[in-house]
Order: sequence, then structure tokens, then C-alpha cells
Amino acid sequence: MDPSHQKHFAVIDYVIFAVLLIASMGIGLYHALSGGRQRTTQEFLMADRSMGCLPVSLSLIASFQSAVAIIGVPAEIYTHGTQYWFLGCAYILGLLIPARVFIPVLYRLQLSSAYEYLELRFSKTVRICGTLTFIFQTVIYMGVCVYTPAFALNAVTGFELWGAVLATGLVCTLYTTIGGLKAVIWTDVFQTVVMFVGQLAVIVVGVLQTGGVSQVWRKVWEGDRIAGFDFNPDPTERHTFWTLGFGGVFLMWSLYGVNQAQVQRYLSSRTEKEAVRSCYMVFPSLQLALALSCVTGLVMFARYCGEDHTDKLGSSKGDAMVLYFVMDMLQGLPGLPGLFVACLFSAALSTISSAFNSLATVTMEDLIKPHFPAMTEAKATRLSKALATFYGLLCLAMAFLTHLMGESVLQVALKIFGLVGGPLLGLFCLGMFFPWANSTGAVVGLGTGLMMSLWVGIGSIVTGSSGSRPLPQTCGAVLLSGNTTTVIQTALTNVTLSRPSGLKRFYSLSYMWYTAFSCFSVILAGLIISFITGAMKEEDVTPGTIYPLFGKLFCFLPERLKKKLCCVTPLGPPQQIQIQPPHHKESNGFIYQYEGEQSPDETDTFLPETQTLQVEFETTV
Ligand SMILES: O=C(O)CCCC[C@@H]1SC[C@@H]2NC(=O)N[C@@H]21
Ligand code: NA
Repeated sequence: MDPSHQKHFAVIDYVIFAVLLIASMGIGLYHALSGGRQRTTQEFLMADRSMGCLPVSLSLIASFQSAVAIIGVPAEIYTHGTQYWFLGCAYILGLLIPARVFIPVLYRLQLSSAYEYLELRFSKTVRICGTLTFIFQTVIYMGVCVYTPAFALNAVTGFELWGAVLATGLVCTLYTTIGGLKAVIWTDVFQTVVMFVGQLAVIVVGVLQTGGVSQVWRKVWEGDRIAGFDFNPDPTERHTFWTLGFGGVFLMWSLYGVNQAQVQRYLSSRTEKEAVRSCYMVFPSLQLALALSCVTGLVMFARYCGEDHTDKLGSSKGDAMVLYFVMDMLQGLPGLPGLFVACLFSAALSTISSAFNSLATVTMEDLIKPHFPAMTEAKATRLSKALATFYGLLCLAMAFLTHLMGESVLQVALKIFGLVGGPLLGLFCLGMFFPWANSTGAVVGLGTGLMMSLWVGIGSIVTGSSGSRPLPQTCGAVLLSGNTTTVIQTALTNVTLSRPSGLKRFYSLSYMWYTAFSCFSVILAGLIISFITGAMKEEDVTPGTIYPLFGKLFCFLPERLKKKLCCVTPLGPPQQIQIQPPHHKESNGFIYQYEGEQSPDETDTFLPETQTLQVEFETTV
């Protein structure tokens, strides 16, 4: 963008941005100097499993609501209309299943890393594969999250790009390293509030500048930005009610059901009920976040539609356009540009800190501790901090890589979740819902899912079918003169005739279906290989790692038939007593003993009234 049109900050704007960074550091320092002073991994990585549902639920939002959503969603609404808003329909099932299925299973196993589940259910190999897949996904996603705010800021205000990346990355690495999960959760709470306030300020100012709500509504309505229900069943159609409302459910399960960053927050809750409640509490906040981003996009459209900005914006795409418009709207209101930039960086910091901390946790719990069982707590905690720093620096490098990607950051982020998060979701579903699945099937299944993702992902880039036609930028209905109508009709005819077929059609699968597609690939391949190599028997499966999905789905079937379908595995009752963690000194297995009293409000236990289940794995010295 040419310098003459760049927006500049007043001093107050820099002050507000600095206050955000200092406040975040302050929270980090507080948790470094209070409580157990981050001396054990239980505190550093799991916040002493002492968290309440409110901070956990706000931290769950913050983890996957980054600058990508703050910038990318308004750009999406501005260019394509409000179809994307139907993603909100996916939040219902998308959070209900994690609360009713994934959290009970994972919480009762008292894990630190979600991937310990894979060792309990399958084998150490499967656990390592799962951990490495997660690390791969999160490192790339982190890069996008650091890069997005810095790039947009640089494009609009000339703010030193790598200075912003460094400032964000270093501050984040610092408070994550010294304050642990407690600091990450409490900074997430603070940053989520800043994020909501910043977006609200932009909406209020934008509406006032456009001449009020009715004026905004008229312009977006005439500009064809209000999308109705699009029930087009075509899976290659980018955004329809089906791709967003149903494809989005699988995306939500991969994030809020089995992603380490979220599972770690559930496990840091003081009781299972708190964890389930925090998951339910995510629903209203997520709807609010989605609404704020979508309305920001509509207000931007009402304010700027029809005007030609190529001279100011140059070739920069939707993402930078959002920040330009926000800076333009807030120009002359000292403090508000700084507030929005603080909102942008809050979104980025809260996501990146969650990523650092979860990466350090899985690296420690899944890749290091099992090989050094005798490692002292002090050494393990120091190593965890070093890992958080290492991942912080790695993320800066990844930010540079993002520089090279083409399309909108929102699409890049959602594709990462689909292509890599999908196979991980499939692996956990294979483990939890299919008792017959064995380790070989799990490893081959994961590999198949990742290959299918790679295939469709690369295919869509190579054939350039991942693009999407933006709606016309005009405000009102443009009266078409005779010959224009003919021209448009001819163009449309060509488009319909050149409908992709065969493999090209596969490559143009909507990216919102990637999670579901790769998830089912893993389950299908995993089951086939498991049956070929000898399906697992009911009694061989570690208790507490199966969710009796079929038992619930076919509850009308007679017991005998359900037994045959081997789907009445008891899901243990809610956690009453602390289980010794697997890396406890004298045993590397679980001493899993509890009084199976069914507390009145627990509905998902299959155990008779009172039962003592003593499960003792072999303990090797
Ligand atoms: O904001 C990001 O960093 C990624 C884009 C949004 C990720 C998904 S979309 C569904 C869910 N709702 C959110 O607000 N974030 C996640
Ligand atoms: Na965030």
C-alpha cells in the first residue's frame, strides 16, 4: 500500500498496545511467583487440576479464536456474504458430543496429554504417531496466528512487520514459560475480554459512521450480503448449510473434543462436572464471537461498498482490507485504533500461548518422560520451560513460512484443522467407538487419513479449485443494460457447462468437508486392517477407554444382541478419587480402584449400583 494512505497511530494507541503486553506479562509473573511457583509439572502443565469452569470456558474460546477469525471472518462476510454464519449451527452438536462423550472418557483416565489415551487404548507407537501429528498441525497453525496480525498491521500502518512478530512472540513465550498453564488460562480470560470489547467498539463506530442500523441493513440487503439457507447438496459448493452446519460439526469435534489444547483445559478442571460445564459455557461465547466477526464484516460492507479502494489498498486481498477499513473508521478517534490493535494481538497471543503450552506438554509427557521415568520433577519442569521457549522461536520461523501462502488466512487455518485435525479425530473415534480396532489398524488408519488429506489438499491447490467467486462489490442492485445482461447470461452458461467431473470434482470438495472426509478415511481403513490382522476382543481392551456408542444408539436392542455386538462396555462412573498417574514411582500402570457408587445425577454410567472394580496392570520395577 502506498505510504500516503497509510494510517498512523497517536501516542495513546501505542500506550494501549503496550498496556496489553505489560498486563499479560504481569499475569505471567504473578503465577510464576504465587501458588507452587511453577515448581512441578502438575502445576506448570496442568494448573494443579484446580481450575473453575468460568476461566476454563473463556480459555477454551481463546485457544481457537485468533486474529485469523478477527480479520478473516469479516473479510469472508464482506466478499461472500453471511453464509459463513451458518457455522454457528455446528456449535450445538459440535460441543454437545465433546461434553457427553469425549470429556467423560478422557477425564476419568486422569491424563496430562490426550495422546496417553492412545497408548492405553492401542500402543505406544500409536501414541507417538498421534503426538507427532498434533505437533505438526499446531506448529503450522501457530505460524499463521503470529503472522496474521503483524502482516495486516504492516500492510495498513507500516508498523514494522517483524518488530510486531518479535514483540508478540517474545512476550508470549516469556509469560507462558514463567507462568505455565495457570498464566495461559488467566491471560486468555483477560485477552478474550479485550477481544470482545475491541470488536464491539469497531461495530458501534462503524454503524454510527454509516448513518445508523437501518442504513447498514438497507445497504447489506441490497448488496446481496444477507445469505438465506443454501440447501444445495453439492459437496463441492464451498459454503452451504450442509458444508458449514454438518462439515463444521466434525471440525468442532476435532478442536473441542480431541485437540490437546482443549483437552488439557478440560483436564485442568477441578472436577469432571466443572469440565463438562466449561464446555457447555463455550456455546454462548462462541456464538457471540461469531456474531461480532460477522456483523463487523457487514458494517464494513455497508460503509465501503461501491467505493473503489484499489488506489489505497493496492492488490492486498480481503484480510488487509479489513484492517484498512477498521483503521479508516477509527481514524481521528484516538485510543480506538490502539484498542483494535490490542484486540487483534490479544486474539493472537491467547491462541499462541495455548499452542506453546500444549506443545510443551505433549513433548514432555509423550516423547520425553516415558524414556526418562527417573527424571526428577525439578529437571522435568525446567525442561518443559525450555520446550516452551523452543516452540516460541520455532513459531517465529513458521510465521515467515506463512508469508508465502496465497489465500485468505481463515481458509488456511480451517484447512489445517481439516487436513490434519480430521485424521486425529478419526483416530480417537476409532479407539473410543470401535472395540475391535487394534494398534496396527490405528497406525495404518492414521496414515491413510493423512494421505487422503494430502491428496485432496494438494489436488485442490494444483487445480486451483480452492478459490471461490466473490460477490460483486456494488451496494445496490445494479440495473443491467441490455447487452450486460446477455454477457452475464453467456458467462453463467459457460460456468455451468464446465462443471468439474471425476478426479477434478474430488479436488474441488469444499474444504469444510475435509475434517469429516479424513476422519472417515481413518475409521474405515482402521477397521479393515484391524479385522484383517485380527480384531481385538472385548476383554483385551483397557477399561475406561471405550465409549459404548452402539450401546447407546441401539439401546432398543435386546441385551443378548448388544453383548454380541460387544458394545455394552461399562464406562466407569465419574472420578471419585485421584488415580496415581502412570508415571508414578513404583508402577508404570494404573492402580485403578474405585467404589463404583452411581451418584444420582450421573447418567452415563453402565455399572450396577455399587461395584468395586480392581484393575491392576503389571507393574514393572
Ligand atoms: O480463529 C482462528 O484462529 C481459526 C479460525 C476459527 C477456528 C474454528 S472455526 C469453529 C470454531 N469457532 C471459532 O471461533 N474458532 C473455531
Ligand atoms: Na486467541
